[in-house]
Amino acid sequence: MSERIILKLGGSVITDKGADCQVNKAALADVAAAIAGAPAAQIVVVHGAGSCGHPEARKYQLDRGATPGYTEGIGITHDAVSSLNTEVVAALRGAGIQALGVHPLHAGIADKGRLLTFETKNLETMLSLGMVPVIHGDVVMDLSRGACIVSGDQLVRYLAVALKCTRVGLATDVPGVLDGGRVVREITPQTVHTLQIGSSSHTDVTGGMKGKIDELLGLAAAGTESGIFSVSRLGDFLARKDHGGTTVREG
Ligand SMILES: Nc1ncnc2c1ncn2[C@@H]1O[C@H](COP(=O)(O)OP(=O)(O)OP(=O)(O)O)[C@@H](O)[C@H]1O
Ligand SMILES: C=C(C)CCOP(=O)(O)O
Repeated sequence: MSERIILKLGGSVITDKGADCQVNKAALADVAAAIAGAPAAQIVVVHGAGSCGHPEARKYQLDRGATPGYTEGIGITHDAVSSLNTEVVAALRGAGIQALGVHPLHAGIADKGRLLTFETKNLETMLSLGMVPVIHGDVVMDLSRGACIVSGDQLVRYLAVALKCTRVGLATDVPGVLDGGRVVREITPQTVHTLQIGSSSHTDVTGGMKGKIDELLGLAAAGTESGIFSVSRLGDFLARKDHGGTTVREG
């Protein structure tokens, strides 16, 4: 089987996180061109919500769940991030990639904010056909809380294991995890506590960089290392070159 890669596109890259659901089409076109020009591989794309979902999730407090009578935000938030998913899929198709949007609201079920199950047989079949599934952080129904927000980063952790991905990369708006302005080249469970890792500088209900590192350390404990790098280095990551960013590993 060819290499199987999971690539997360940060919401801060593909939207203007300071605005109301503003898609960064120029960034999406660059990402699509980089994927189209990459060496042959099976690729799963996961993307964040950025300004198309986080403001809605915050407004309706979906990080606290949902109760009867207070469910309006579920559809509104899902629709916002789904509209972004449509744009991502369109950009990839515009570069000749057979991309297909897959919505976690329909494929997954969570409990206390964590995914319990997520259907992957459909994803396996898409990959075997040479297609690129495009999945996103989403609202997911939650057995304890009614609903919750499952971040793209949580999906990366779950899917990288379930789909036995050989490489995992997160393209962001920063060159990697920074400490005193410099990129930290490696993070392990032993070193993470020495770093100042914050949330996002914009509205983000899923923990920003801190949430990302927590998920990736969980993935490393399951045996898969991952990279966080600037989207400008996406071509290097896909070509297996040094991406100049941070590697999260078990140590
Ligand atoms: N130590 C740090 N190093 C780098 N970035 C940091 C650090 N601490 C906090 N951040 C913030 O984390 C942001 C990246 O996290 P964010 O959740 O916004 O990324 P994203 O994955 O693009 O978004 P989304 O969750 O919408 O997909 C950076 O833009 C920066 O503001
Ligand atoms: C806010 C929603 C709908 C999903 C959040 O996913 P993330 O942007 O990857 O954290």
